[in-house]
Amino acid sequence: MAADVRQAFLGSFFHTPTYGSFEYLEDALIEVDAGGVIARVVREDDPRHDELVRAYHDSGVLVELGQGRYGLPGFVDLHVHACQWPQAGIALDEPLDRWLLERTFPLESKFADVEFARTVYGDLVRQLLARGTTTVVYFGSAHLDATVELARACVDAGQRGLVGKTVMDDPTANPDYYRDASPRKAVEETAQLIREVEAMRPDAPQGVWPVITPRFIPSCTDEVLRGLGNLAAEHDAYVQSHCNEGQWEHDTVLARFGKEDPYALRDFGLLREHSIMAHCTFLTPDEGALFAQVGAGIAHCPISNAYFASSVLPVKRLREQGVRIGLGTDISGGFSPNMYDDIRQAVMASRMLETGVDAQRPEPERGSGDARISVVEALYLATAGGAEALGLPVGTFEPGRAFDLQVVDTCLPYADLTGFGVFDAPEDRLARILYLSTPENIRQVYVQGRRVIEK
Ligand SMILES: Nc1nc2[nH]cnc2c(=O)[nH]1
Repeated sequence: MAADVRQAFLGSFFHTPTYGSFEYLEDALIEVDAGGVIARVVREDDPRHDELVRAYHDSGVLVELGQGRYGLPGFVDLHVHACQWPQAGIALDEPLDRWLLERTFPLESKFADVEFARTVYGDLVRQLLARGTTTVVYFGSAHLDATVELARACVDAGQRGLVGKTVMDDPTANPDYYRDASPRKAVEETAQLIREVEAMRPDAPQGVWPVITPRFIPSCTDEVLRGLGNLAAEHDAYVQSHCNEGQWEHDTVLARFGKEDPYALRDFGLLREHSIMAHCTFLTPDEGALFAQVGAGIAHCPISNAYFASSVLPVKRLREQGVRIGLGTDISGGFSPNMYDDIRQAVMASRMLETGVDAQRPEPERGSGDARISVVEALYLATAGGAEALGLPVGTFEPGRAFDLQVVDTCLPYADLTGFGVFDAPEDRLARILYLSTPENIRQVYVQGRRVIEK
């Protein structure tokens, strides 16, 4: 029994240490140190296993998952607009530019009220945790104070949060009632956010980070984009934005700069290692190579993309190019806070991209061919892939990674996932969890070794 182990978890675990395959750790023991980091994974066939289980049991630090329960890594959601949570599931039948102007900006402007922000953000953070999401990259509203509240909500609830104040300063593109007063003010407030969030670190063993957050090029002036790029270099900070989401954004940026979104973002210093760019469905092979070269990540938002991008991210091609990709719910361009829904949609969208969908066209001309991803690959994106994009040691049950766990109960009377034991190989159990589980099945959630949800 190692001296620095504070908890040991006994149970059966699924995770994806490499893209394309899963590992099933049956009746394994995961030792977690005082910092909430995995110290060792002891497999059932390890000669020390039984003796260690007894020792941890006798010293009162053994946590048993129980029969019919499986541990999966906590999800990493790379793209959430926290201030759009009250709008989830609403108004998805409008084009992006109208949706922003008529629906979203009026809603986001309400976060000038810090009390309202506290209420909404506290609820969202809890709801995401309860669905197994332990790390989140958040867009706040354009208000500094409300965004500080968002970071605090993550710290208080024990969620690993990466939090940005949305910057949108262009008076020709944004309404007067909801925009940054000037480029200078926007950069100053972002610098202030960096200071305030970094000051929260001692209270957040799970981690909390500021994120430099230009909304997207069409809502920002050149001056603010340059200022934010400089700030990113100065602080070596995370950056997030939307990139190449759809035809409208693509054409707008091209008309303004004579170059596509990724090159414009790069030239402003915003496309960097661990920058998280949402959507990217229009990325060409050359632009994919640029992402791989700089180490930028993509937040793949397959539900939202069905509404606003009107296109499907070619995950298979981009992964083969070496691009880091994770999943994002994109609340509220995506209606669901549940990453399982995005895992499912990522698989289905890739199949439709491969085969095409218009049966009136001749079969060979319908789809792009060779684009499908498996549900296990989608699980990788939702966990290890997001971790890779952020450069954080989370997303799998391997020594040195933070212990972020969701416990899925497959034996509930109204949410049974056992399939009557007919198809019972580990891959079948995992597939049923990925395709069929509901939030009810998730009974406990741990972040950095600390239990944050118990239902
Ligand atoms: N999906 C989505 N795309 C955007 N592009 C700029 N802002 C937004 C947003 O809030 N949601």
